[in-house]
Parts: sequence; C-alpha cells; structure tokens
Amino acid sequence: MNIGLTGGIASGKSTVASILVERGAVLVDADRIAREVVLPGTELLEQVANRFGQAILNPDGSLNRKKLGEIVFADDAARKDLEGLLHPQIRLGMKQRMQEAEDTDPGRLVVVDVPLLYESGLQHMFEQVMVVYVPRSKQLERLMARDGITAAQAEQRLNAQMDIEKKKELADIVINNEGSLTDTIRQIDHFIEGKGL
Ligand SMILES: CC(C)(COP(=O)(O)OP(=O)(O)OC[C@H]1O[C@@H](n2cnc3c(N)ncnc32)[C@H](O)[C@@H]1O)[C@@H](O)C(=O)NCCC(=O)NCCS
Ligand SMILES: Nc1ncnc2c1ncn2[C@@H]1O[C@H](COP(=O)(O)OP(=O)(O)OP(=O)(O)O)[C@@H](O)[C@H]1O
Repeated sequence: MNIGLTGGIASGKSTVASILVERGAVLVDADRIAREVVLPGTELLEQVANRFGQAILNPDGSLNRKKLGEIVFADDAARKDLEGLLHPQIRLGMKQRMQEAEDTDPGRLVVVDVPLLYESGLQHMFEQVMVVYVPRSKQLERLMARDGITAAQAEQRLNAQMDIEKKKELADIVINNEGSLTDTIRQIDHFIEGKGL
C-alpha cells in the first residue's frame, strides 16, 4: 500500500517521514528527486540555465538553489516556468521509484513525500493522503528558524503554496504537528496500528 505525504513548507513532512521509516516504511522523496533531475551534466539543468541565465549556476556548474529560489519565489510567472520544466521529470521519477518499492516488497508501506501534491492535483496517485498540519503562524516561525530567512522571505514561500487549512480539509489523514515530537509520534503510531502494519 502507499500514502502520499504532504503539508505546507516546514510543517514537518520530513520529520513525519523519518518516523514512518523508523516504523518500517520505505520513503520516496519528491524534493530529493527534484534535486537529482538538475544535477550537473543533465539536459534539464541546461534548459533551466537557458531560461534563467548562467548566473543561476555556481562556478562549479551546479545549480545555485538559493539564487534560483530568490527569483522564483518572488515571481509567479518565473515559478510556473521552472515547474513546467521540472515537474514532468519529477513525476516520472516518483512513479518509477514507487513501482520499484512495490515490486521489491509488496507488503511494505510506501510513503511518498510530495510538497505540492494538492497544488499539482496528484491525489489520484495514492491510496490515501496524509497531511502534516501546523497553523500558518507556526509554519512561519519554524521556517524562519530552520532556514535563517526573514519574515518577508518566509511569507513569499508560503504564498506560493495552497493554504494549509485547505490542505487539512482535503486530507484523508491529518497529523497535527503543532505540539511536541512525542505527541506527533503518538499520532503516527496510532495510524500504523490502525493499518495493522
Ligand atoms: C526553487 C528551488 C531551486 C529552491 O531550492 P531550495 O533548496 O531553496 O529549496 P527545496 O528544493 O529544498 O524546497 C523546499 C521547499 O520549498 C517548497 N517549494 C519548492 N518548490 C516550490 C514551488 N515550485 N512552489 C511552491 N513551493 C515550493 C516546498 O515546500 C519544498 O519542500 C527548488 O525548490 C526547486 O527547484 N523548485 C522547483 C521544483 C519543485 O516544484 N519542487 C517542489 C515539489 S517536488
Ligand atoms: N513537533 C515539532 N516541534 C518542534 N519543532 C519541529 C517539530 N516538527 C518539526 N520541527 C522542526 O520544524 C522544522 C520544519 O520541519 P521539517 O523540515 O520536517 O518540515 P518539512 O515539511 O519537511 O519542510 P519542507 O517543506 O521545507 O521540506 C525543522 O527545523 C524541524 O526540526
């Protein structure tokens, strides 16, 4: 079986994913695939550099993610262009890895961490969708602390995504990650037990 794991930026998806992995799940991580598809030497990185300029490359030819992030989170049209280039390959990578995981061990829970699951309308790929929820104020607080960015930069990133309250409404399973890690672990264990895993 599989679940799609989503939420807002810095709501705790990676935290929840690592707990699920500790409980025996196998993880497919869309953010990781998103990094792999633009590694130096890929045709896709060349296309990104053609669209955004050579200045978004580091001297060693790798993608300067910070610089590209500053461009695309301040400009909706630029972000859509980047998504148009990257999303088809990210989706393909996700499908391949989900298939590999299911073929290797059909009984195992496959957790697919997809930050933009609802924004991209990918619900159909999953048996159930789990949303890691924290209120917007906590999302901002944790994002600023983790990435060392200003409130204005954090607001820009949040505004590029569907509102977390809406995601919570759409979810099949909600993990509330506002409280302590212990509280979150308890909710995950409840889910695991309910599935008989
Ligand atoms: C703009 C980029 C280079 C910034 O890289 P950076 O290392 O700073 O961030 P990282 O990739 O770790 O993403 C962190 C978080 O930002 C959010 N985010 C990333 N891309 C987007 C986007 N297009 N729209 C809204 N939120 C986004 C997600 O919550 C993600 O988990 C990078 O995010 C990117 O290539 N984005 C486009 C691909 C994409 O849509 N990825 C997210 C879904 S797989
Ligand atoms: N229950 C919690 N209590 C306190 N801090 C937490 C809790 N859960 C997560 N965090 C912290 O909040 C930050 C965001 O969590 P995490 O990186 O798991 O979010 P994410 O949703 O995977 O982020 P992104 O969308 O950027 O990939 C991290 O610094 C993490 O350590």
